[in-house]
Amino acid sequence: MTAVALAGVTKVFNAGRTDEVTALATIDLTVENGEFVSLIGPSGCGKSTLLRLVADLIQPTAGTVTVAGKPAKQARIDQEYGIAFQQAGLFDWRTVQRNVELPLELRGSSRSERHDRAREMLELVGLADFAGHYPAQLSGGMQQRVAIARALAVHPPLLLMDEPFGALDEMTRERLQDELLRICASTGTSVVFVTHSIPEAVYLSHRVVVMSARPGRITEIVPVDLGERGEATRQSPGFFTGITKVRRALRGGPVPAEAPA
Ligand SMILES: Nc1ncnc2c1ncn2[C@@H]1O[C@H](COP(=O)(O)OP(=O)(O)OP(=O)(O)O)[C@@H](O)[C@H]1O
Repeated sequence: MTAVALAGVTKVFNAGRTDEVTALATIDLTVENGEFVSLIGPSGCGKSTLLRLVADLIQPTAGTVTVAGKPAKQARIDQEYGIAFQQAGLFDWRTVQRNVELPLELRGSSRSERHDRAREMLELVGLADFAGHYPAQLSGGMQQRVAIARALAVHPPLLLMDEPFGALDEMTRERLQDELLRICASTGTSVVFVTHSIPEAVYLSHRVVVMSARPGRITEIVPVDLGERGEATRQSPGFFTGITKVRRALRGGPVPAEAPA
């Protein structure tokens, strides 16, 4: 079974109005179970729109979105995925522990199950000692780790991440990249990851999906075969080759139309 399948997906915003935008045009993309796929492309090419379609936060104008073998809506109801966005999106008035418990509350899990699962997730992201803290007492990187713990709390087979590390300094970012890969490897989670960073996409992914602006299309899919990642990977020739391939693919796409003001 595939984790995500988009077939002939088109998304038009404000259809029929003067401000009509075709954000995505005939997207076909499959993400296999356990696969890490990044989306990269110029600003406005529809990366977030694609992710929101998979999450069933918006619906396609045409085409189908299947998640874990089900229509996107059913997958949302069944909590088949977790979401982590650039803004950690934590609730300030809830402790770290209770933030991570939230999706379990929505699922109706018992108090003890919620507690134990949240603890397990906080251990996983190295924040067990901060369970009783409030988000404002944590650094940006720690908040992002809480958001990842929350996204993983229901043990979803799929994570949807929209520039989750975009606001972090380079060192923290690299550390969290490694942590994310470790978590995915240990849990078998598939990931669809939006980023603006070519090195980040190459480092994390099995495949990098390169998109063109407007209407957003997939221009190339670059496979990355770097084996197990580690500090040496970032210095390796294969890593730089991957970066060059993605950069070329980004340059090679059609010239983006002028964005309306
Ligand atoms: N709710 C909406 N209503 C109207 N237009 C929208 C809406 N959401 C997105 N768009 C438009 O769809 C296009 C794609 O937007 P999207 O946010 O998916 O791009 P992106 O690739 O994620 O951009 P960025 O890299 O800047 O985050 C843009 O032209 C955007 O203005």
